[in-house]
Amino acid sequence: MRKIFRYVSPYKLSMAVALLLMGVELAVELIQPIIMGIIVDQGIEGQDSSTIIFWLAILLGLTLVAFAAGITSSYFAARVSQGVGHDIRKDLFQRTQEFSTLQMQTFTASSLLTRITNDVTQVQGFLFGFMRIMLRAPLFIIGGLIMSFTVHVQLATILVIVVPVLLVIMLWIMTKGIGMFQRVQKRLDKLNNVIRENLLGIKLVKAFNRNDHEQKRFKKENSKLMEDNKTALRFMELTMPIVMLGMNVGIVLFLWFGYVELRVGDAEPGEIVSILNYATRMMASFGVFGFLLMMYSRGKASASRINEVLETDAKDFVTVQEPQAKAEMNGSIRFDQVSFSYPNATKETLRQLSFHVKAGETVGVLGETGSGKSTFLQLIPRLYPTSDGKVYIDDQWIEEWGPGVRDKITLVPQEGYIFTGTLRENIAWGNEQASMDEIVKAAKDANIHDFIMTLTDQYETQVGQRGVNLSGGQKQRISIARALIANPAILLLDDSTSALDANTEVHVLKAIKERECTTIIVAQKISSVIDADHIMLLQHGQIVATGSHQELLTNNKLYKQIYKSQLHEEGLIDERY
Ligand SMILES: Nc1ncnc2c1ncn2[C@@H]1O[C@H](COP(=O)(O)OP(=O)(O)OP(=O)(O)O)[C@@H](O)[C@H]1O
Repeated sequence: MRKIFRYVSPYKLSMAVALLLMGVELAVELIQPIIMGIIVDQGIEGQDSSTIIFWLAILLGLTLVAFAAGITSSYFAARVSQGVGHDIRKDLFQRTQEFSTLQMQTFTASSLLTRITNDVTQVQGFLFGFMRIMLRAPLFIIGGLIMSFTVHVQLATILVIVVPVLLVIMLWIMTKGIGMFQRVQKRLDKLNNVIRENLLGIKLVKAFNRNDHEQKRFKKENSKLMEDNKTALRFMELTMPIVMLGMNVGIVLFLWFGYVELRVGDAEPGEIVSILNYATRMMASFGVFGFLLMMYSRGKASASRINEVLETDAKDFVTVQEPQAKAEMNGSIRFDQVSFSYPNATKETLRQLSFHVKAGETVGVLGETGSGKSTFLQLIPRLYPTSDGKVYIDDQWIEEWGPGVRDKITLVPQEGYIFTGTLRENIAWGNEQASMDEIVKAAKDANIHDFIMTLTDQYETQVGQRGVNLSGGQKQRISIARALIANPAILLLDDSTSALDANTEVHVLKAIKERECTTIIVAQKISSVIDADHIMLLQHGQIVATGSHQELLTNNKLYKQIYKSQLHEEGLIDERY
């Protein structure tokens, strides 16, 4: 929690004002019982109505002061907590952007989402509570004890016996509570994950009629969250009865001794009223302890989850020391004995890949599913670091390029990703400086321009989140246009034409070829790579053959087999070949 307090620094002044005004409220609260005692002893006992009116007026005036101080303090406390929340969210988001692909995989998207939203809200709530009541309650207990001593030493001693016992019990509850609320936050992560997966795959769920299964999955996590929450809350609720018991025993003792002192003339009725007033107000302060502890425990649990993200060194390219990025990139690629394993994987996904692609060449990559094609592609913009061997772009080791290397390498994933916004914005996302002419050219090359022109709002058509109002092939073509507009030196297509019909695919690949950038096409269909300068066959993470279509057809049995099966069974390949 201490680390989170460094975020308060820019709001020090507001916090000081909030705390100062809270101090005013506290002071008024501490003075009120004394005035009540005076009213009893001098006004009521002495039957002096002018004294009563005088002190009642003072009491009312002080109450108004406390009221104004309370409202202003709340205003400043809200300013601090909202400002801090805003700054933490900003830093968390920035850190997630700097995380490497592997780090993202470790934290998981849903956990990061919970941390940026729910955990920050908990910390905000804690900060606000800290400035408004969290400090006030213990300060009132201490202040109330001191004030009671100024009123009557013997009677106040009874409160001194009860208060420390209660404080120790509260601390014990707090320590246990923190662990419980940490579990609750983790459960919330899991539930978010289930919801996220369900909502993203809702079409699949419906198509497979798996609603019941999904309901069960949700119900299970939801119940676990409820149970953990209940356990934590039940535990916290222990505080209230304990406080009531302790304080009521204290008050009974106090009243008895008060009566004894009153009888022997060692105490005035007003003194008893004052201390009784302190005791009941202290009880109220202890009463909010349960709530405060819950807030603190939750805040602490959330703060540690936030710190975990903020303190993880981002391992993406941004961490590279003194990047020697070159301004231009020609686009040649060289792999030198490159191997790669995913963390915790039992075997290598890619094994000792070595090859050279000249700038401007088109290379096709074929291989059975799971052979490592996508992984291989992701090593080129260094989405993953190699486990062994080196990747060179323009004969410069990729680690020395720095993050700038990605400016000139674009990757089109198989599932075209669409952001909320217009079609124009979606394409221009690849290059914000792009002119409308360039956007149209990219759309034409991706063979999506004609479709866009049929829409009422054309390029200004709004597309829903993840492109819900576009077909798979349309999304793929928008993604290709987005990649083309960045004028990449290296274009990586990860099965990104799989949803296109044969004619459209031919048109798109021809337009890409005319751009003369280095292009790597990962595909399942031979027809997607048939015109490539070279084709690489991957098997179990190794290159088992390379050559042009004709060379492989003549020399490689496996390639010939794939070709024949696709030619005959699916008629995917043009008779020319
Ligand atoms: N993020 C990941 N974490 C751990 N293992 C992974 C990850 N992505 C892929 N793998 C594993 O690496 C291997 C290669 O996967 P990859 O996606 O590269 O294959 P692919 O040839 O592209 O398959 P496909 O044609 O089905 O897309 C697979 O065994 C897969 O289980």
